[in-house]
Amino acid sequence: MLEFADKMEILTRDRSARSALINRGNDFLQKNIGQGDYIWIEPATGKEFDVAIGARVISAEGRRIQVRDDDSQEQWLAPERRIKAMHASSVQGVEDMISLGDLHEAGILRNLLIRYIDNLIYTYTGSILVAVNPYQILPIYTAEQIKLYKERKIGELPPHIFAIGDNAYAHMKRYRQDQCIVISGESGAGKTESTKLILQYLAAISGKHSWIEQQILEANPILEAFGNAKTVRNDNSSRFGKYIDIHFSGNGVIEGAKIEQYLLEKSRIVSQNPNERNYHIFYCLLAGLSNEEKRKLDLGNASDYK
Ligand SMILES: Nc1ncnc2c1ncn2[C@@H]1O[C@H](COP(=O)(O)OP(=O)(O)OP(=O)(O)O)[C@@H](O)[C@H]1O
Repeated sequence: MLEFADKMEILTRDRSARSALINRGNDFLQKNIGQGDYIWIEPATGKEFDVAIGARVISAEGRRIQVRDDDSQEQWLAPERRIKAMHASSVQGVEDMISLGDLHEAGILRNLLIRYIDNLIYTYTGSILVAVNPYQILPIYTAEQIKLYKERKIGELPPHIFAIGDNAYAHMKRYRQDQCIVISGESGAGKTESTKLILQYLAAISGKHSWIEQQILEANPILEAFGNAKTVRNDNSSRFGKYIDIHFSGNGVIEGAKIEQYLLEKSRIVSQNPNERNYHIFYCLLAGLSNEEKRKLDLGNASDYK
């Protein structure tokens, strides 16, 4: 019945007919819903960024339904409140969101949320990895994990950043073609950490170990000292774009790397927004100089500066 109403919703151009169909679907669902069922509650207001929220039915008496929603709020739903049945795949969550039955924004957000609650921060959408910042050290980046993901296809094991690194490495070796991993997200999302994890993975699996891999990894703290700063969104925010080129020999051993930087936020050197800081290097400098050296350079303590 509901499925039928959903399809008709797409087919019909007549607004009143469409609304009547949706109401009939809503009535049907309200009458047939039972305790323990999962539903979507459509937003009450039509604001731009509102999305449906998932909820579990606690009790249902006729058209009166009591639910606990994904924000742990308990409420009785007004009979006119729009609800939809939740697809079984959205109830437990899936590792690859391509297989979600409810493939809409609310479905994607709920899937990420219920996995995140279980500390499962990685989820696929096909060959794309979605990472949710855990803001805690999870025991998922050990040497054992690196070994586990080596030479395994995407989807064989739970979603992981190492699987993305391995996939690129395997494709490069098999097809002898350059590979590119694009890491994007808002400030504080975890791009820098993800980049470091991929570098760490590639350094570990690319065979013979030499000082080059170590050098690539150790270049990061220096780059971050000069190009990262504390912002209100991230204590270690990269204030420049980075393109890292890693060069491999014919048999897949790391031979070198080139790091290009773009658009450093130079204005930060002379002015910072409230509760933000200058580049880390200035504080490192002050911490490292002796009192005598600071006096000669007419410098004070870190706390004297913004
Ligand atoms: N996988 C992770 N495990 C643990 N902590 C993480 C992880 N990813 C990110 N973090 C935490 O979140 C903080 C911010 O992440 P990161 O600096 O990588 O964000 P970003 O997307 O590069 O931000 P910006 O665009 O501001 O540079 C890190 O300093 C770290 O504390």
